[in-house]
Amino acid sequence: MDYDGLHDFIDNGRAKKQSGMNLKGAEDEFNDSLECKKFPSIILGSSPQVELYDENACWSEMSKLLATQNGEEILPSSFGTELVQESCSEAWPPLSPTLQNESSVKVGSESPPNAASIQLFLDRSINCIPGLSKRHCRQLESSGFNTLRQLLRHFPRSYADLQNAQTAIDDGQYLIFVGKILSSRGVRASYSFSFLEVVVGCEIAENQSNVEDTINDINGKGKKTIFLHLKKYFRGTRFTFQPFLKSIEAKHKEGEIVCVSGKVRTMRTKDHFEMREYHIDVLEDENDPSYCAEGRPYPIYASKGGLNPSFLRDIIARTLQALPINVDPIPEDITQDFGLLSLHDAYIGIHKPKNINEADLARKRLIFDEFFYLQLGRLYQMLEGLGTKIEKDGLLDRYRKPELSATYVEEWSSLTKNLLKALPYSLTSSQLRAVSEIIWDLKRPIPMNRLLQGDVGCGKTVVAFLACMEVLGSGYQAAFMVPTELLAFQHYEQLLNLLQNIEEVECKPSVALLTGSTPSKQSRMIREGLHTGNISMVIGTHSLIAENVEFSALRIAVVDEQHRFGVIQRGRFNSKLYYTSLSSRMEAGNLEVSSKGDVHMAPHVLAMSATPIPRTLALALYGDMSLTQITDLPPGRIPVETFIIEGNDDGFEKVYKMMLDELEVGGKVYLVYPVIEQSEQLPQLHAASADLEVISSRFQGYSCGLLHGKMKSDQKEEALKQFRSGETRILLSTQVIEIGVDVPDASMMVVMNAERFGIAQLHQLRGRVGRGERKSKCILLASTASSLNRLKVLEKSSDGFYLANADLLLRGPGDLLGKKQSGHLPEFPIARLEIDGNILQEAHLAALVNIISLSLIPFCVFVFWI
Ligand SMILES: Nc1ncnc2c1ncn2[C@@H]1O[C@H](COP(=O)(O)OP(=O)(O)OP(=O)(O)O)[C@@H](O)[C@H]1O
Repeated sequence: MDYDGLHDFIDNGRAKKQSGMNLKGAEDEFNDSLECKKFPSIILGSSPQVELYDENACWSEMSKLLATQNGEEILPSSFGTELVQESCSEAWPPLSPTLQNESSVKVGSESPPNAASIQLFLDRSINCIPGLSKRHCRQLESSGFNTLRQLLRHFPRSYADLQNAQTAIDDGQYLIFVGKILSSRGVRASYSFSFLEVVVGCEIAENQSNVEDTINDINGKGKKTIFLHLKKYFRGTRFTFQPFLKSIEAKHKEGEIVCVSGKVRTMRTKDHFEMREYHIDVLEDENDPSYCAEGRPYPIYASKGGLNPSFLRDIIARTLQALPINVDPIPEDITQDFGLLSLHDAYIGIHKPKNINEADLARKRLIFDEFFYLQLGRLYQMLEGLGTKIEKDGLLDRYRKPELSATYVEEWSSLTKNLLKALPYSLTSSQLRAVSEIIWDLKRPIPMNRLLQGDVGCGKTVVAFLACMEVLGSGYQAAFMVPTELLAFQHYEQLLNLLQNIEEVECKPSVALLTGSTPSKQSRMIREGLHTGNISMVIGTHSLIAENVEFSALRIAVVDEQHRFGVIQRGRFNSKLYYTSLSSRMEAGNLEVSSKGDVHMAPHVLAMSATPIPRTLALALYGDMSLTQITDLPPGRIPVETFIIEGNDDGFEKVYKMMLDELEVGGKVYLVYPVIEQSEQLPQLHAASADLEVISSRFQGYSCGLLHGKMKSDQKEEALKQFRSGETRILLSTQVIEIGVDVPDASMMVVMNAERFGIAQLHQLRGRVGRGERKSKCILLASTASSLNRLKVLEKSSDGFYLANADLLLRGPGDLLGKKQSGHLPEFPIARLEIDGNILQEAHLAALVNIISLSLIPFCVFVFWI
C-alpha cells in the first residue's frame, strides 16, 4: 500500500504562476508546491524511515556552513533610527557574568549548554533592548511580545527573492543593491513631523536583460548610476528637535559602502527610486562577497497587533545581534545526529538568511523543535506507566527491532487459538503480525496504548476480537466500544457467530451488548454481570463509559473508530476504567487480587481507526501511542471500479442503466445521500427520504429500503438486516453507513452530490462495497462539472493511506480530521503538517531515544515550550 509521493496532487499551474512572481509566496494562501520548492529539505508527503544514529549526509554540508559563519560577525542590524531616544545608551545592559561570557563561546565548543543562561537571555524582557522607547515597549507587550524569545519566534511569513538590480526596475520589486552613501539628512517637516533621508548612489549595468550579465558587466562599459532614497518618518514633537535629527543623520556617513535591500518605488525623476521598507548593512568594501549574492532572500514579516513589519524587522535584527551562541537547550549530539543547525544559527538563518538553503535549514531546525517538545511531552506521559529502566530499554528496543516484539501463535491462550481456528478464512500476514504485536503487549504488566490502523475492509475487527480473547482466556474482561449502535450490533452478532463455531471450549465467554437503546432492566443486569465478573466481554457504544458501568477485572478496552469519540473522550474512557476497576475491587474487599500484582494497572487500550490517518497526523495527535498498521487486504478482493459522473440528466440516465444491469445479475446497490430531507436552502442536494418514492417507481420489481440517522435503533437494524438478507436490493441511505457497515455481497454504490464529501470520507463510503468476492462499482455523481476534477483522485487510487495524504494536502489537517478531532491538534507556528511529516518523524525518534535516558526532561519539557 505504499504510495510513491504526492506530487500528482500539486497543481502545477498554480506553481508556474507563482514562480514567475518576484515576491514568492507572499499571498496568504498556502501553496504546497511552492513551499516545497522553497524548502528542499522537506520531502512532500511520504516520511522516509530514519535510521537510528545514521550518518547524516547533510551534516558535513552544514558543518561547512557553520564554519564560514563562525568566522563572520553576525550581520549588523538595520538602522532602526525610530527606536533611538536621545538619552539612551546603545549597549545591551549586562545580564550576568554567565551571559557576558556566552558571547565568546563558539559553536562546536565543548562547553555544555547552560540551562540558566538559556533562560536568562531568551526569557529576558523586551525592555532590555537598548534604545527602545517606553511607548514601543508597551506596544510590543500589548501585541504579545514580552520576552526576547517571543520576538525571535515572530518568523518571516515568506521570503522575497532579492535580485540584483536590472535595468528595468519595476515598482514593488524587492531588490538588493551595493552602493555608496551620498548624503544623510534629518529633516524637520513640520512641528510634529520629521524624516530621515539617506541617498545611496548605485552603479548598475545599462541595457542588460539578465542578472548575470549585469554582474559581469558592472565594471565594464554601459554603467549607469541610480539613486536610492531611503526614507524613515517620525511623528511627534520630540522627533523634530535638532539634537535628535543630528543623531539620526550621523548614523550614516557619507562615502560608506553599503548594501541595501528592500522594496523599491519609482520616483518622478528618472533613475531615482524610493525605499521605505529596507535593510541597510555597512560593507567592509565594495568587493565584500557576502552581500553581492544574487537571490538573497528578503524576509517578509506579518504585522502583529498594529506593529508594522519594518519596525518588527528592526527590533528582531537588534535582538539577533546580542543573541549568545550557546543558547541551545538541545544537546549537540541530537542536533548532530539529525543534521540540525544550532538554535542560534537557526534564529539567524530564519531571520537573515544569506540564501534560501540557509533559511530552509533554519526552518527545519525550528520545526524540529516544535515537534520534538510535543513528542517528548507525549512520550513522557506514555513512559509514566513504565517503572524500571529495563522496561524503558524494552520500549526502545521495540522501536529499534519491531520484529522482536511479537508473540508466536503457540504462545497464545487456547481461547484465542480456538477462535483463530473457527474463522472461515486464514488471517493475512499483516493481520497475523498485528495480533502477535498486540498479544506481546498484553502479556506485559504495562498498560498498552496502541493505535491499529488499516485501510477500509482490511479486517481490523477480527484482530481486535482475537486480542480480546487473549485476555478473556486469562480470566479478565474486555470492553469493545464503537461509535454507532448499528456497528455495535453488527460486531456483537459477528462475534456470537464466531464463538458458536468454536468447539472444544468447555466454558465459552459470555458476551453482552450494551447501547443507549438497551432496555433499562436488561441494561441493569448487564452492568451487574460486568461488576461481578459473570459477563466477560461487552460490546457497546459510549454508554460503556457511563458512570454506573463498573468492571470486575477489565484488562482491555478496544475503541473502534476512536477518532469519532475525540481525544478527550478516549482519555476519559481510559481513566474511568482504571479507577472504576480499582474502586470496585476495593469495595468488594477483594484485595487478594492484588497479589496478582495488577490491581493498580490501567487497562490496555487498543484504539482503531478506519480512515487511515496519515502517519504525520497520527504522531501529532497520538504521539503517545504505539502504531500497528495492517497493510494488506484479504485475498480475492477485486478493486472497486470507480466512475466520476456529472449529475445532469444524461448522467443520471447512465447511472440508472448501470444500476439496472447490476440488479439484473443479482447485485445489491447502496444509494448514498448527503441529507435525509430535501431543504429549501440547498435545493440542489438530493435527499434520501425524498428519493425513496422516485427510486422505487423507477426500479419496480426491486424493493428499496431506507436507512438514516434519525431512525430508531431497531428500525436501522431491521433495514440493514433486510438489505443483508436480500429482502431489499436497493438501500437508500445517508452517510450513516460510512462506518463499519459490512454487507459482503453489496456490489454497487452511487453517491449523490459526491463533492459534498471529503476524499477520505468517500473512500470510506466506497469501502462498503467490494468486501466480498464480487466485482463492485462505485459511482460518484458530482453536481457540477467543476467539481469533477477534485474527485478524480479516487478514480486513480484505492489506497486509503495515499488518499488520506492527498486529503491532508488538499484540505489540511483541520478538514481531514473534522472539528472534534482537529481541536486537539496543537498549533504549530511554522510547521505544516501537510508537508513536514519527515521532520515530525525525526523529532519523534529523537524524543524517543532521548527520553529513555530522561536526561532531557528537566529542561526541555518545562523550560522551553511556549
Ligand atoms: N483474512 C481475511 N480473509 C478474508 N476475509 C476477511 C479476512 N479478514 C477479515 N475478513 C472479512 O472482511 C470483511 C471486512 O472486515 P472488517 O469489517 O473487520 O474490516 P475493517 O477493517 O473493520 O474495515 P471497515 O473499517 O471498513 O469496517 C469482513 O466481512 C470480514 O469477515
